[in-house]
Amino acid sequence: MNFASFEALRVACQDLPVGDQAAGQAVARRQDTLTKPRGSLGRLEELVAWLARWQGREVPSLDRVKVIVFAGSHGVTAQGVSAYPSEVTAQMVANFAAGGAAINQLARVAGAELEVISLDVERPTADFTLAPAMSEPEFLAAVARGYETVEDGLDLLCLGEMGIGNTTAAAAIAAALFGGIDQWIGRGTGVDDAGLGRKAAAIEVAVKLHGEVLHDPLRAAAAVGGRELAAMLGATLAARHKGVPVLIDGFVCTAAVAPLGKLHAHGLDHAIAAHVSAEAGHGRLLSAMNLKPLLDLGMRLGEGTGACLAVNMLRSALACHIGMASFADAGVSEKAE
Ligand SMILES: Cc1cc2ncn([C@H]3O[C@H](COP(=O)(O)O)[C@@H](O)[C@H]3O)c2cc1C
Ligand SMILES: O=C(O)c1cccnc1
Repeated sequence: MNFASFEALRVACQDLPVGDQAAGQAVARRQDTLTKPRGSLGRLEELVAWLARWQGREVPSLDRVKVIVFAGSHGVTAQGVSAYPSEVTAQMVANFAAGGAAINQLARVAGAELEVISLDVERPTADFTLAPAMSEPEFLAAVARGYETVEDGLDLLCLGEMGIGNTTAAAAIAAALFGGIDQWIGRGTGVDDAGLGRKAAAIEVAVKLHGEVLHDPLRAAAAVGGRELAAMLGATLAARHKGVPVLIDGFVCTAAVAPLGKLHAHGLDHAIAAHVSAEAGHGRLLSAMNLKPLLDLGMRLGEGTGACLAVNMLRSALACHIGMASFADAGVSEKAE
């Protein structure tokens, strides 16, 4: 998929399939026949209906679950916004390949295939306090790369990212889309108070410098985002078109997909927030986007780790739905009317 311009991408973000509502309703009807008080599995019941709707089948499956970790480097690291040096991004890509990162362990436990896509990690984006992070063609190429990585026939996609400095890019996108600055600033990898001040200062400068384009979610994502964030946006768009439900990870991932929610009121209906991270702005960003996280474990890592943990919960929800007996089959008496 190639997007020729911001406008072409905007059209693709506004013309979205609605999923198979009948499949979701069929799940809800079956849930009510199973041997439990109606609704007693709470959100697990909704999750199965959600899978059915977006996979487009009455009996959803979780056989092919994939985690894609997108990696990118950020010029804004020159402003001292991370507790770690930017070389860590490429070093972690090597660590993913060697199986040594947290996401390698969590993907294995979740029964998910892990793919790592490096988006020119040796070539950082421009420092967005001085110039747009990406030109229009660069941004669109990263979106297209993300789009292409989503294969047909996946049952679930977990988004992940690696990019030193990217909590600053994410905060800048949140500031552009939802206003304010300070409420989006957090400690990321663990910056001290001076580091927090440098993050806020960088975003203040960027908001002034790019002010004219920040009303447009896509131009904002190009001006102050990053390649791995653009790729996550592209992957989420592809998933919508290819019948693949999506688990969103932490703050960075949520900011990355926010433009789709801004461009279409139901643009993120096929995506669920797997967790709320400990990054200061994440809970607020989820509320602003009307997303209700599944887990709250105080995690603040990224890499798709929160998304991967939630796969286990989806598997549990689906096991109940598929494996439970109905009242009729099990000879269990129904609720007295
Ligand atoms: C060793 C290491 C592994 C990571 N895995 C994810 N991140 C996370 O931290 C980074 C964002 O935080 P900031 O904006 O403060 O740089 C991203 O790379 C994110 O994925 C990591 C960070 C480090 C240091
Ligand atoms: O919530 C996140 O996405 C996050 C938090 C801290 C560091 N990296 C990512």
